[in-house]
Amino acid sequence: MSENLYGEQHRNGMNRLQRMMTNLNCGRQRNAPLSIKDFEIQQVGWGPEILVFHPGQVIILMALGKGAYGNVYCVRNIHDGKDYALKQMHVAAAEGLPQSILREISTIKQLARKAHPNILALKSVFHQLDSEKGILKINMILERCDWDLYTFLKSIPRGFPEKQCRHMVLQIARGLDFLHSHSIIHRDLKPQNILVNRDQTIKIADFGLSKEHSNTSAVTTLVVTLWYRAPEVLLQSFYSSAIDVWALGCIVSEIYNREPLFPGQDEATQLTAIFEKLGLPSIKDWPSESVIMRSSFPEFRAHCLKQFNPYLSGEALDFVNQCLRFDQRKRLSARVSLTHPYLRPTVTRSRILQPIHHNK
Ligand SMILES: Nc1ncnc2c1ncn2[C@@H]1O[C@H](COP(=O)(O)OP(=O)(O)OP(=O)(O)O)[C@@H](O)[C@H]1O
Ligand SMILES: [Mg+2]
Repeated sequence: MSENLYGEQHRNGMNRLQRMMTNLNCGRQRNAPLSIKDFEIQQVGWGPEILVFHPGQVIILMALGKGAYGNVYCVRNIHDGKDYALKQMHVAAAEGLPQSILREISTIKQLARKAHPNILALKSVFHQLDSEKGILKINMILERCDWDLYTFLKSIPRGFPEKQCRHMVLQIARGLDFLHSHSIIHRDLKPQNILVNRDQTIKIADFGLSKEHSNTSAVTTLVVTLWYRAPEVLLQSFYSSAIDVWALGCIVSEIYNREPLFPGQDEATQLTAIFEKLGLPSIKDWPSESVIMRSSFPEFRAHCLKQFNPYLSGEALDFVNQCLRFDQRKRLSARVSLTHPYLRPTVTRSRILQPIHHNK
């Protein structure tokens, strides 16, 4: 038994974490608080099987997905019989509660009060303490979706109808507009963080990197998965909610041809991957505060994106181009994107998505 696990420092750490969780939970529930005992683990779903030992029993959990701090499981509420997703994050007391977890819980709780059809709803959040192992398990009960967009795109046939593509994009744009109008930047929009249901509803998920923004934007710390990262972030310049619109442009292209538009290998090559296709931005557009010099890149010529993605329709192409303007002030805002001809015609829900067969 190490001093770290059972010493005073450890006890203090655990107490601090518990206090934080209690603060996060306060004022939330009108009914009795939920606990892990209110849920049973479902064996439906996909993903790796994980054996978990509870006192006196062994339960097989089916993971819906793997997160940075834990896993996401499919669970059933034993009272209402409904399925939910349980996102369980493990935190070592010695490390304290990571900023990303605090952000995720507080953002999603703030959003849950306002409820938007394209934002993943939080049903409950509670914690369990494993004092023996010095671990705090944070449990978020979320509405359960059928797939994430990454998995979905991998498994649908190529000729996915244009109308359904638009319907998906419209919902992502509506979700983004809702976030931005509440001063929240998602900061990690990518197919893995967009969830899809059989009834074609889309939910934006994973608020681990989300941030409240003010009008004065800050110089970036590292945000957004590489392939979807806006140039101002890569250039370590000032950023705004426009970084989510850049990611949206990349995602729309990917919906059409199932391939990432800018698959950089690392940070150094990500900007090159962008400039090779969109051309090197003008001197006038280059941010003056950027730590990377424009002269460090060759004079790349701009190409029409249709060259790299022949599946884009005319309106989709224009939409993507407007989301991928280098100068963030010239980029579409989420609000204005809703009036773009690509999304403007009322797209009605046409049919239930075809069942999808996953490769196990
Ligand atoms: N409500 C849900 N319904 C169905 N699947 C889900 C749900 N929430 C999450 N998942 C699945 O679990 C994965 C990880 O969840 P999430 O993105 O919230 O975790 P994360 O810790 O932020 O992961 P990362 O930081 O690595 O993106 C998602 O990409 C998705 O495949
Ligand atoms: Mg994620």
